[in-house]
Amino acid sequence: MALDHAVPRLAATASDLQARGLAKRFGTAAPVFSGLDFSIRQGDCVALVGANGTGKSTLLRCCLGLIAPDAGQVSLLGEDIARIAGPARRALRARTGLVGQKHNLVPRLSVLSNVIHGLLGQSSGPRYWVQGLAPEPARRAALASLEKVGLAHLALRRADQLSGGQSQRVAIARALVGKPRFLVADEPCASLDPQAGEEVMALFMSLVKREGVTVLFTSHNVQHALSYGDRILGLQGGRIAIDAAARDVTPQTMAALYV
Ligand SMILES: Nc1ncnc2c1ncn2[C@@H]1O[C@H](COP(=O)(O)OP(=O)(O)OP(=O)(O)O)[C@@H](O)[C@H]1O
Repeated sequence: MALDHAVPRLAATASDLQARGLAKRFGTAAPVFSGLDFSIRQGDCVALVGANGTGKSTLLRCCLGLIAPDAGQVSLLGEDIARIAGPARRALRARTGLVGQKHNLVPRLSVLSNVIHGLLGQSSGPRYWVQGLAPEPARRAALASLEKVGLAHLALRRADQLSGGQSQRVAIARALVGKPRFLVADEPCASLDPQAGEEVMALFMSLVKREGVTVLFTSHNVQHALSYGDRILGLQGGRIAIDAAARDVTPQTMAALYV
């Protein structure tokens, strides 16, 4: 596509994520977004906000290389994600993590096995599918990760016997067990009641801050975005309407994204 050639090559940078000229459409529908430029510095916690359907999840997936943009480039942890493959791609995956709207645990397996799955990006093979086969260091790491989210006592419980809040904590433990440097969270509290959502968000943010993980998260909760994000990226009409420090963004500016 002509647009692709118009995008300048990405410069070497201290940013963990750089997006230049990103565009995406599905089929013949209008583009979800186009010409998106932004970068995220190491250790930043960025809230991606915007109305339903503005393309937040699509953008997150482009940033992680899960879907290809139609135009533009993404550099993630210094790698051009369109150009790396094989072991280099697996190594990059191992340094990144994803917490989704749905926790996507394997229901019939134990909590501990599900957390061990977070190490699959680093070490593949059936030994990492169930806790009984997993190497001892993997079991120890998974248990330590469960301790951080306060659920070590549920390590042997089946995942389908957890509450929604507990499941999301397990998903966070799974995302953190491999000690990622860059984490994407797509509405991590979407399915939780306000109280559980607040607890999970506070826990998640305290863990990522403590471990120095760079985070890009989406939320429909304006208060969460403003209080947990260092920076706000706001999408509207396929463009970036806000790219500013959270302290400089007023609730009124945020509200204008949803009109
Ligand atoms: N795989 C797909 N095929 C076709 N259209 C898609 C696909 N994924 C997303 N879309 C469309 O792209 C647009 C953006 O969707 P996306 O899920 O990225 O928005 P969002 O901002 O994350 O929405 P929400 O806040 O409701 O979760 C929507 O119009 C959606 O229907």
